[in-house]
Amino acid sequence: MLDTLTRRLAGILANLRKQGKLTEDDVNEMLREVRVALLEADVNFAVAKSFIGRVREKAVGEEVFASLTADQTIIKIVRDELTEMLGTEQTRFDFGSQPPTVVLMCGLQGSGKTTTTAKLAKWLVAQGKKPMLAACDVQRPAAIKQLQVLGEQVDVPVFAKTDGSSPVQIAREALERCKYLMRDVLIVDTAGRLSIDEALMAELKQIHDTVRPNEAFLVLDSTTGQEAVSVAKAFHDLIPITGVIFTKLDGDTRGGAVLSVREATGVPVRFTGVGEQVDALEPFYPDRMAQRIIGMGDVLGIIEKAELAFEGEDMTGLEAQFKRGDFDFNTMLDQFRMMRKMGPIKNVLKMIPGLGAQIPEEALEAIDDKGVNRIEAVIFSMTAKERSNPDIINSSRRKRIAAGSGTSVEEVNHLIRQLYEMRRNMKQLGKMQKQFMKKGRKR
Ligand SMILES: Nc1nc2c(ncn2[C@@H]2O[C@H](COP(=O)(O)OP(=O)(O)OP(=O)(O)O)[C@@H](O)[C@H]2O)c(=O)[nH]1
Repeated sequence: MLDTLTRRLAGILANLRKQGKLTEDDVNEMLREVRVALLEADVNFAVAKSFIGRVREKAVGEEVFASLTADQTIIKIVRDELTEMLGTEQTRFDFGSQPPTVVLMCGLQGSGKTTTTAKLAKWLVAQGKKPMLAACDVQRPAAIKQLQVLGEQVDVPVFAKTDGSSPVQIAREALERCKYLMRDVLIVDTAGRLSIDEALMAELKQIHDTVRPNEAFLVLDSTTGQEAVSVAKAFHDLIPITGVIFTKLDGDTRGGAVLSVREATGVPVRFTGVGEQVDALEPFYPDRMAQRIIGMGDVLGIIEKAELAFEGEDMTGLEAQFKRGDFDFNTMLDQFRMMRKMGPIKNVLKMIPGLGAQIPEEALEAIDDKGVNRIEAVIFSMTAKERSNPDIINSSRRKRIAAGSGTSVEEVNHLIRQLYEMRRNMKQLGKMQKQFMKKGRKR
């Protein structure tokens, strides 16, 4: 997800760190590179321009040039401005003052609207809600069946009618049924538009005015780039959209639309779809996304994934370990066990601070569960002492471990280096976060 941009920005900012004192020219050069990276990622031109302008202005205002911590201040400014561009704070779900909460789903055909409706229902169930779905897409008979199948998958009832009732009528009846059954959220799936078709748009407005939703979500396909931003403008002109859900962020996407939509339309991104399965939906946090894009990883995101995978288990130990950066091979084994539960390992690795942007893309692709089995074999061939204190693993021990695990000494060396590297990255991140917090408090 946004891998190319992350790699580029992390590289540019890492160069900045190496330079020591910075002149205004250094910063201008860096900003030029950032601008190119944003445009290459398909960020809207006006959005990129105003972003760069704001960063430059702040850098001048904070008199960073020639100061010893100029690099860190600039990175903080870039991070803060990216967060601002993405919407500053996570927008909370508006459940309204009394149930049922009504959520209207709209979008172009094929954007992933129906799948996302089911994903959202599953997410709401995890929040302790009792949702119900309304199938108002009568344009495409298969859409009703699709929603029913998905509803069954996530164990949520679906209200549907095939007697020629109009979508507005179905929506109205669904709301009544929802109240009667005391379900607390109604999610209304509407017909997908092929393009901004007037008749269908009028119908959408009518449904909107009938059910008066607390949340009106527009589902956008992130692979369509800036086109998605134009679609958002058109929908938002017609009905007040309260949030955008970008789908297919797991695919090969440059991500520019995700970065520009809030600033271009005022509508925040609320969720992202990261796969075809019904649980592949992630709430959107502007600050975490910004941190991730500049290569600082997403520790909170990892912890959240872990919490979901390990419902009820105490995760404070893991959080503290991440923060202190003091893990050994035992914790690495633990983490592999956890990562397996958290989804494809390469996705989790990408969220580790400093690591995601460093591992070449091909290498990440090659990291599959088989690769992890090999690493585990190496660790299993270590003694308990070696696992908890890798400093004692000298060359004869390395040979023994390689022979015992059926791997090579190079592989063992590589793994030991990786452990030290991860420790270093974690510590660095911990320090940077502390400094950022201190600076933030001073203001
Ligand atoms: N990879 C990936 N595929 C997705 C995601 N969300 C949806 N899809 C796929 O996109 C395709 C279209 O999804 P639908 O939910 O049928 O699209 P729709 O917008 O409801 O289409 P209409 O009902 O025609 O309006 C399906 O094959 C989905 O599996 C996602 O986040 N990632």
